[in-house]
Amino acid sequence: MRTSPLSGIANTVRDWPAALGLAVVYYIVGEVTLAVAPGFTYDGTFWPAAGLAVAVLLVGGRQLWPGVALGHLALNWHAALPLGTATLIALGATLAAIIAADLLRTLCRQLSATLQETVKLALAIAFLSATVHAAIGTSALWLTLEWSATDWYAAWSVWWLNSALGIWIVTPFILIWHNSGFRLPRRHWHEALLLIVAFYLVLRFAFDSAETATHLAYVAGATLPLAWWSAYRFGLHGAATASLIIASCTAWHGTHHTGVFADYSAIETTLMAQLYIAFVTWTCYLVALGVASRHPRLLNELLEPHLRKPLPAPEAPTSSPPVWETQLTERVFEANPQAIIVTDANGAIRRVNPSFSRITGYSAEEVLGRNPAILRPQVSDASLFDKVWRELKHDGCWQGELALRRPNGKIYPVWCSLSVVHDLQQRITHFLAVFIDITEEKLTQERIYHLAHYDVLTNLPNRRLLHDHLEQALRQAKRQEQTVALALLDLDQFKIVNDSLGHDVGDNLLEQTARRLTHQLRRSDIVGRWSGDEFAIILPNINALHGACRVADKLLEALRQPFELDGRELFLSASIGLALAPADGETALALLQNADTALHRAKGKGGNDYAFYTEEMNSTVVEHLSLKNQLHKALEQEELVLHYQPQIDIESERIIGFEALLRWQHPSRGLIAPAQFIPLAEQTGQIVPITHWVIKTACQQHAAWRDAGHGEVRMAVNISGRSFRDPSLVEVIANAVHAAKMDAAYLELELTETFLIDNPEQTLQLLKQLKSLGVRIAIDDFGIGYSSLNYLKQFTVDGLKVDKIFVMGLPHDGSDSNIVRAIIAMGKSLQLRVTAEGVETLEQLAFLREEGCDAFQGYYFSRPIDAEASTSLLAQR
Ligand SMILES: Nc1nc2c(ncn2[C@@H]2O[C@@H]3COP(=O)(O)O[C@H]4[C@@H](O)[C@H](n5cnc6c(=O)[nH]c(N)nc65)O[C@@H]4COP(=O)(O)O[C@H]3[C@H]2O)c(=O)[nH]1
Repeated sequence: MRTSPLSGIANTVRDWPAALGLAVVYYIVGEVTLAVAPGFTYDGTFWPAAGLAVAVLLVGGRQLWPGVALGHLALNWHAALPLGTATLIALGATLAAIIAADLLRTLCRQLSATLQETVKLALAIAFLSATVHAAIGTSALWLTLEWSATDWYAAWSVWWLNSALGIWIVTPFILIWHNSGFRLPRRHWHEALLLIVAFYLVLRFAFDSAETATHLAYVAGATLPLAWWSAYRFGLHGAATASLIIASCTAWHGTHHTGVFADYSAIETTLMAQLYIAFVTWTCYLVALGVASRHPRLLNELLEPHLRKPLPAPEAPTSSPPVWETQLTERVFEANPQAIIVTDANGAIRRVNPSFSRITGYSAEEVLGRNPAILRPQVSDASLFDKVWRELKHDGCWQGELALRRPNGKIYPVWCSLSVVHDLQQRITHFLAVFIDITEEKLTQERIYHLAHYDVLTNLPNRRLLHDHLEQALRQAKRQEQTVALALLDLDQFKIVNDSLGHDVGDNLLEQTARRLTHQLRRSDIVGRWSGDEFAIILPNINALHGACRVADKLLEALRQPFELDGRELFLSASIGLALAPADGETALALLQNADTALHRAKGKGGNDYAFYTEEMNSTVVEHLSLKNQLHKALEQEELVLHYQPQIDIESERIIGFEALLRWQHPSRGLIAPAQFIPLAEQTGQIVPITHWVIKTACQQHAAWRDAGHGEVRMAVNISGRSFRDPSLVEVIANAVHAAKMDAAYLELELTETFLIDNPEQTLQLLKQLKSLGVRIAIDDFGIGYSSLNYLKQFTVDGLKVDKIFVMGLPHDGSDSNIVRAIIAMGKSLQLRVTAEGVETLEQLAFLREEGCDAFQGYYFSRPIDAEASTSLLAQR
């Protein structure tokens, strides 16, 4: 791309009025300065026109240089310098101004300097420019005035400082005020006015007196604080203005030999005044920068637009693009649904399209000339923006998500593409930002995430999210060596509620449960819906067993409170299984399995309780599982056997009967006690055929005793709850009694009291049928259930068996003694035969005898024995 001669001429013609204006202003400023400090030699303190020239070339462009040359030529002409000298000095001043403006602009842009670097650079450039100015100017005078080398050097050093101070004081003054539209950034006019008055009084006082030594202290003591105050309160504006006021005043008095610097020679006065000005200016800017560094944007906005102004394009396109192409580009820009920002190389916004205003809420007028930083939220991730800026400079483009802020303060997400535009010399000319508002997309994403990770009914984390949370909690616990507890909570009677009151009520119950659980937990705890009526609770950083117990207690208590469902009150309970990490497992899977095992244990205890997982418990469960699998073959393979425990009449001490007790003769594990497999058989339903086998075998054994001459002993058989509901039970008993040709009166069925009262109507019916067969009924484990006298009367039972847990405490435990005493008395009053189980000592027997118990069984007399041993025992008696 090259500049066409015509456009070059057009530019020059267009800039001439501005250049002439500059020449006039330059001339006036120069004349005023010369009037104040006549002559260029030792009297000049600082040369404001140098600073004016640099500032104007920076703001208006280098092409205005003829204004500097003309202005200075006019000054020299008026000073009656020879034309050659005048021209040389004017050219020196112009060259110095061009060098300073170009260097400031170019170096700052290329180095992308920080503010501190920019200030240092500006300082160096001011001295360099002053060197050129002073060198050419003093050399021209030296030739004309025939100075000695010493004179020339003295003139050079004053001129050099004079010009540098001019740039140093006046250039920032103009840039700062010009950029803020010659308005104070803060509306503190009263304070500004006060400052000006204070300045006037202090400066008059300091400079108008002849007592130099004393007033030097006043000058320093009064002007400096005033200058720093204005820099502190008004930032760069204050620093620039205070520097100019003090510099002008010092210059005036210096050249008129009044005030603090009056008592010295001309050169001394000038140098002292210059050093004083340099000191004041430097400290003022230090104060202003210190304040402004807390507001970096203020600085960027004030200084950078000028210092980093792009160079005019060196080459323009040889030919303009066709009109249709320009129109098309314009149309694409205007109609684009994405927001587009075009900034210049300094980051000042040059163009935006209509979509920009629609998306950001800012009109084009509000943002033109400003930095896109105004779109950023007040509190934004500075490191992200730094990263974006670095990548953009390195790769030339960047793409990603950013958060922006509307004028009303609302923050919104955008998807943004940034790119850098270069010219042929690879210099940055523009930045381009294209973005769209992705608020809707983000909301949709969040909705999808919510659906995938939260339970629709309770709005709690679902199984998937819980799993993630658990893994995260375990990782964190491992790092910080903490304990995590996992609780699985299951509602005890939920199925009944659901089946009887309907699914809507069930859903309502689950929602209320979710709310109650959430209210009981800390924010760091996580509760989620694991499955139907099961909730999982993750307690990160729990105080091991103690903390977990407290939480479990709280949760159970919360669920024990009545639920308001469909206008009625409902009482509910829950069971909780707890597993702790790392003790009970270090992975999510292991912990979940173990909490589930613990939950089953809690349920097994009858619900409304919690249980912990332990290794011991785990192995018990595993063993149960394997036994469960083998149990169904036990009957077929004739591995079940009956042992018999004698029952003794307390008075006569004779054997009056036997209790048939089941054992499993396991091929590898040996003899297994009923407590280990009967609950499993109940769960699987295998208890029904097992009970049939027990009844048949017990009756056959009774026939064997009878045949051996001991037919008058009773045979007691345990009937489990499940078997009691077996519709074929009566028939099976009748057949067994019949097959053994046994008198049914010798058969006694032991039923536990809890299932008798579960369904009293049905129980009554069944008991009647059994009684009609002639068998006897005894209530087993009496005392631990809820039998009432009323039931006992109705059920027409024949006997009670006192549970061994009460017998164990006899005779010393007061409460056990009282219970046993009461059971015996009750049995007597209802004319029931009372048998005590688990008698192990003579003392227990003596107590029972004393209280009038009818019979007993227990290790004191005999452990359960096999069939053969029982027959021998009977024979011995
Ligand atoms: N510590 C102690 N224990 C004593 C003493 N005297 C007897 N025992 C034990 O107490 C249990 C008495 O049986 P149970 O209360 O009906 O309790 C029985 C019964 O509920 C159930 N069971 C046993 N056989 C059958 C059966 O054929 N069918 C059903 N449904 N349940 C059975 O298993 C339970 C346990 O039976 P076993 O292990 O045989 O345990 C028996 C017996 O061995 C003593 O002095 N001290």
